Amino acid sequence: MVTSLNKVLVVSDYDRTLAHEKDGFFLDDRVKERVENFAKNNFFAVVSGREKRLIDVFARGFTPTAWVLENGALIFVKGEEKVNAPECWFHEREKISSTLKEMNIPYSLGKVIIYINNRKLSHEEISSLNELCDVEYNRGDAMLLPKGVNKASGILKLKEILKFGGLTVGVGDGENDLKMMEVVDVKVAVKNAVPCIKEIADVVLTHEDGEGIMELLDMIEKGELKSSEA
Ligand SMILES: O=C(O)COP(=O)(O)O
Repeated sequence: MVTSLNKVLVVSDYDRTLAHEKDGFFLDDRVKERVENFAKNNFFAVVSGREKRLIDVFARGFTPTAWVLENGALIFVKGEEKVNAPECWFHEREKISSTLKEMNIPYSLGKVIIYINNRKLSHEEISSLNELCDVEYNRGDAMLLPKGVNKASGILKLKEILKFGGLTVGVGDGENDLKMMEVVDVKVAVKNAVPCIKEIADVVLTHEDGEGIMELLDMIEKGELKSSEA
């Protein structure tokens, strides 16, 4: 049982978890306020595949404890940015970009990540890319990152930065949240999560997206969140 005496770190996915597709992924003001209120006594980090420049538009003025963006590759705490990738990656990324051009695969670059949106990769394409980097899926999109860099490594790095050793609750909806679930104590799925997340979840929320997040924060504050680890 999580009691109100213990500080909790909630690590939450963004798209289809905090923010709803029907709102064009703009963060609802009620969800924003609820999370900021929770983060006064606990910790709340948004862990997303998205780039900071887009988050700054969709979640304007939102101030959770921290951001783990580009699927674990970039961490922001109190306005300070930390890159969670080896220096050699940036040289390797140039080689991968040339390979993608040769393969006629359209891509875009974040600060660290490579995105391939709305294009299904063939087995052959995935295996040649897998020799160079990790390929991770989120619904129809692929993200290319240095080997071992994902939401899990981003969360572990964040915990180091925050010096946080307490209970970590992970909440998400998509395939790229599976890694995140490997490093949290309590796994939570929003109602609209894909089956592979619901199957491993300790708790499946009765609400979708931001409504689900508000339901989860109420459960934590009321001491109602239970799991084998909690
Ligand atoms: O990369 C995206 O578009 C969405 O990322 P998220 O689901 O991890 O928030």
